[in-house]
Amino acid sequence: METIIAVKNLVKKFGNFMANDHLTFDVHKGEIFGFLGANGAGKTTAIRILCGLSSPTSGDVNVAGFDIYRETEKIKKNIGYMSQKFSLYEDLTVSENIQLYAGIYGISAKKRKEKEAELLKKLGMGEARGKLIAGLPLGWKQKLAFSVAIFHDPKIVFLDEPTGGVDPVTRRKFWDLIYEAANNGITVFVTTHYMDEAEYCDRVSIMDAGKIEALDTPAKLKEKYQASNMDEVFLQIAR
Ligand SMILES: Nc1ncnc2c1ncn2[C@@H]1O[C@H](COP(=O)(O)OP(=O)(O)OP(=O)(O)O)[C@@H](O)[C@H]1O
Repeated sequence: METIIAVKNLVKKFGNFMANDHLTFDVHKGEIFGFLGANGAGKTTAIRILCGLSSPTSGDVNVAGFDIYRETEKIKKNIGYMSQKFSLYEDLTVSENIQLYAGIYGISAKKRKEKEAELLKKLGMGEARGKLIAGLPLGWKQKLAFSVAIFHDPKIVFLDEPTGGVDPVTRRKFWDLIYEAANNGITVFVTTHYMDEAEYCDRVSIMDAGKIEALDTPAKLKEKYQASNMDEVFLQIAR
């Protein structure tokens, strides 16, 4: 199995506070890796480091073959990132958002137009191409934000609570897009507070107070913790 993210003894301190306390884990190429933990466990801190947006205090981190200390620009070109908080520009239209991202990643106008048409058709959002993001339903925004994050065919996509605030049916539909991306060879690294989503991951890590306390497939975790679902596993680990 090929490793696409290798993390060894990753530490991130804010003053004396250790937000990431010696994290060690690998993510395999093509897998859907769930990164779980209660509020404040340290997930966003780690994800920002893996994306090259923040520097570790210490530890070795390699993402998509690039070193986190020396090659953050290369990392950024090879990944996609979607966070719940900022991903689309609310006061731009659907099409303008796509143009903006395509421009940032250096995609030609011709290729962008082709991909945009294909994408909007797939999402059933052709009619909405000239509408402002601000007026769209949250589920649509999330699907579009995800699609834009992988518009440049990155090796890895990082999703930080991508489905916050929507119902289970909308979440399930969002996950169809995640599976499609994974089938196309994109590695998916996803944080979530929803345990139905944890069940959809190939492997899941569970953090508590800056440390990874468990990491395995959902089936193995349920067996180990004698739990009937991931909710029960999570409650035994995260305080
Ligand atoms: N820039 C910062 N300065 C100081 N403390 C910070 C900073 N960023 C995060 N922290 C602290 O580090 C801890 C981990 O935060 P982080 O956002 O990584 O948690 P999280 O697991 O992503 O939580 P959530 O599920 O709520 O998003 C928290 O206690 C937070 O207050």
